[in-house]
Amino acid sequence: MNPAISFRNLTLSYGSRRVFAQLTGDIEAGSFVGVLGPNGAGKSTLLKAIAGLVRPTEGAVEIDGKPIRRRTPLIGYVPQAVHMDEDVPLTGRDLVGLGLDGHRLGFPLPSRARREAIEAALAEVNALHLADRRIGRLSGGERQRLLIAQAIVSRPRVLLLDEPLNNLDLASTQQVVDLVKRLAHEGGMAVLLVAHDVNPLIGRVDQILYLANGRMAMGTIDQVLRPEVLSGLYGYPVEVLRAGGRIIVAAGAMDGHAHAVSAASPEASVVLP
Ligand SMILES: Nc1ncnc2c1ncn2[C@@H]1O[C@H](COP(=O)(O)OP(=O)(O)OP(=O)(O)O)[C@@H](O)[C@H]1O
Repeated sequence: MNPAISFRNLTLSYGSRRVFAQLTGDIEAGSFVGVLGPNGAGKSTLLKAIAGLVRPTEGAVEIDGKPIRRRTPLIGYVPQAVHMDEDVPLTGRDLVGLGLDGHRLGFPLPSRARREAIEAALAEVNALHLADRRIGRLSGGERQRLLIAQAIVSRPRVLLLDEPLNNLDLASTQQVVDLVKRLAHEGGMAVLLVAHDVNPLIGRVDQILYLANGRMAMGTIDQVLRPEVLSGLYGYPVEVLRAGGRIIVAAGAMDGHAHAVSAASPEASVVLP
């Protein structure tokens, strides 16, 4: 069977700025993968390339073995930091319904099927009670659950979430991560979730995809978050500290914007067994 997501030799530049080069990886249906790496490493760009929203300079993405198409219902995508005005006159139900409108090919769903799809997506993220609430007045965690409902209402095979945990407190973070894990493991979706901190993902993700210095390493947390693997990616010594069940990647003073975009080597992907 084809992997749900497959990308080969993916290289992407914005003008003369190379973000990453020669990334290759497969993500199976039902798999929950955390996407990590320093600021500016290209995590959002990778998600956009998989969603077909930016065109790679080289390489290809396939979803279920077929070339990616823009606005396909096979992909649910939640971009980073969706701003919502407090007074926007949309309810939770309206927001989820918008997820059915973007992909339509001229034949709107009959209103009953549409209503049922929206209610099912709301139920899936435990947000039926938010259906009639104004979205601008919801908490960050409530809103994030509705955005995920919007992304899954068209029953996609692939779910791409760009920093859905930003600005959430610990309890909401855990709720959203557990929800996403259920969508992958029970719903059979392949999920990529971009996060800044690996700790809320420990014990929940199947794999991580770590991007740095234009290259990537993919494998379990224990396989990837090792000094030798990360030092190889960054190109200088990186420490991985474990304390009280938490993991800290100490990439030193050079970590951050200064080095994050640089020429990548041709052997850019380390996919660990
Ligand atoms: N539309 C664009 N045009 C030009 N450069 C861009 C564009 N979008 C992103 N970049 C640059 O590409 C690089 C990767 O950006 P991207 O947003 O993918 O990184 P990221 O890993 O998601 O970062 P962060 O963790 O800060 O959100 C950055 O240097 C960014 O400035």
